[in-house]
Amino acid sequence: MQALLSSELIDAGRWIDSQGWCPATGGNFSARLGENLALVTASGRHKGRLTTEDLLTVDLQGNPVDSDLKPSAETLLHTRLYQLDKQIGAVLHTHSVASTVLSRMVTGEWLTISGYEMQKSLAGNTRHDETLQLAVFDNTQDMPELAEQLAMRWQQTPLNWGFLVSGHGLYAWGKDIAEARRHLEGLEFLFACELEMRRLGVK
Ligand SMILES: CSC[C@@H](O)[C@@H](O)C(=O)COP(=O)(O)O
Ligand SMILES: [Zn+2]
Repeated sequence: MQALLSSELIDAGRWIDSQGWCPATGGNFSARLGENLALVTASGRHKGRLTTEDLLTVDLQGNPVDSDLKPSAETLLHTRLYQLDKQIGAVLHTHSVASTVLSRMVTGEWLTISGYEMQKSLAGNTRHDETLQLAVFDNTQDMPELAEQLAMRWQQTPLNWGFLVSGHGLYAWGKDIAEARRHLEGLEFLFACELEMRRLGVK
């Protein structure tokens, strides 16, 4: 189980890097390992060139389990997501140009998306003409604080598919790594469209 998830995360990293969504050491990935544990990328590694030596197990408080590796600086966001929704099986965090720029253009706490066929790539959507809302959080280096903000927003309304951190990037998730990849790809496409629309002055 763990070996399969490791290889799927490594493969996801290669694909994400090939899209240009994890430059330098940006991004971090994880997969749930049962109820109270997750597999997460070690901090500071290039996410397009991961090996099994770059992954470690953490508990859902973000503490390493049987490992001397330093978990991702953003581990608490991953583990909080696993605590908030038992259905979440994988989380992929990326630093694309589109998510970084678009998140800085949002005024308020939500990005609104409507009118795109690609909305159907996001679980539960069967139409292009529904209005989707994606949460946007202010960036901070204080991960416990950001994890708390996430939990507070979740209490108002459970989030779906992902959220943006302003000027930072995207967190996308799914019931497994395959679904997290689909949500990530769909959201990145939607962001690129939104950015292009705004560049053309359509909105
Ligand atoms: C290139 S700096 C990016 C980091 O500050 C962070 O946002 C990030 O995504 C990667 O952190 P990491 O600790 O390697 O998981
Ligand atoms: Zn990041």
